[in-house]
Amino acid sequence: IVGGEDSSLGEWPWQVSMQLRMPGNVIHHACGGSIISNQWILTAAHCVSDYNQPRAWNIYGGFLKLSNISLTTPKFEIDQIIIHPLYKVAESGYDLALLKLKTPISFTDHVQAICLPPQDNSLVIPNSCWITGWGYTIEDGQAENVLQKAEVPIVTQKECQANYSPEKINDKVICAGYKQGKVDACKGDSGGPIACKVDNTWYLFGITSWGEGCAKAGKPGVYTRVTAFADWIKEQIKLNQ
Ligand SMILES: COC(=O)Nc1ccc2c(c1)CCCCCCC[C@H](NC(=O)/C=C/c1cc(Cl)ccc1-n1cnnn1)c1nc-2c(Cl)[nH]1
Repeated sequence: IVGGEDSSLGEWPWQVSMQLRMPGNVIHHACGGSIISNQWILTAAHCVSDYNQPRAWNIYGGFLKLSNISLTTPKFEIDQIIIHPLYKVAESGYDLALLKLKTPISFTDHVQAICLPPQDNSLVIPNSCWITGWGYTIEDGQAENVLQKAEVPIVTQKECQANYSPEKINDKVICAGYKQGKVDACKGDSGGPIACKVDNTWYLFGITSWGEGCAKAGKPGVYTRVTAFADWIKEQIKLNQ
């Protein structure tokens, strides 16, 4: 996250760190994800498309600092990875994947699910929402130890199409960011949430997907629009219960 600040423990209890097991028994953070029920996590398809072996992933919830995670830390394990069938590359959309966990999560003060918005667009997206992650704080940087948060304004479809080529920006993505840039997601944040608070409830409106550079003026972040896939998500959960 560029232009954000440290979160506090338990502030974003649905945020998980998805870590890849590397040769030599090391793990390292690769993507964010959001807990949407006690057995399902929603992330970006591009995070798991090249590493689609469930046992390659260790998933950690309830943490503020990556330095508190090690090979002996209790983790969530993936039973099944479901990538949206129309996904090809992040810039072409459909950048979402469901992860079914081997065992249900027991929720705590620091580990909770975020609500899915209804598909019927009955919920109006607020003017600004929050992005979170352990990603780079500058484009050519490194992962951040403390989970970062930043508030970003939602950009209209029209404005976002003007920023990027129209075929990349359709009604299945949300753009967010300031005209002057400065605040944005960046490398290591993808798969994570853009969360919006409506009537005192947090909803997962977007999944961090791609952008042209980080925090550049006129280049907002592009997020998978979760409301466009709410029915698909519910269908998959019902089919794979
Ligand atoms: C300590 O451990 C680490 O540092 N790990 C670690 C740390 C970082 C990374 C890995 C491991 C690789 C993950 C591979 C799969 C994921 C590959 C793509 C992924 N993209 C993003 O996260 C965000 C993109 C993004 C999203 C928005 Cl909304 C706006 C601008 C964006 N950016 C444009 N340019 N940069 N960002 C990425 N993530 C990383 C890179 Cl490197 N690129």
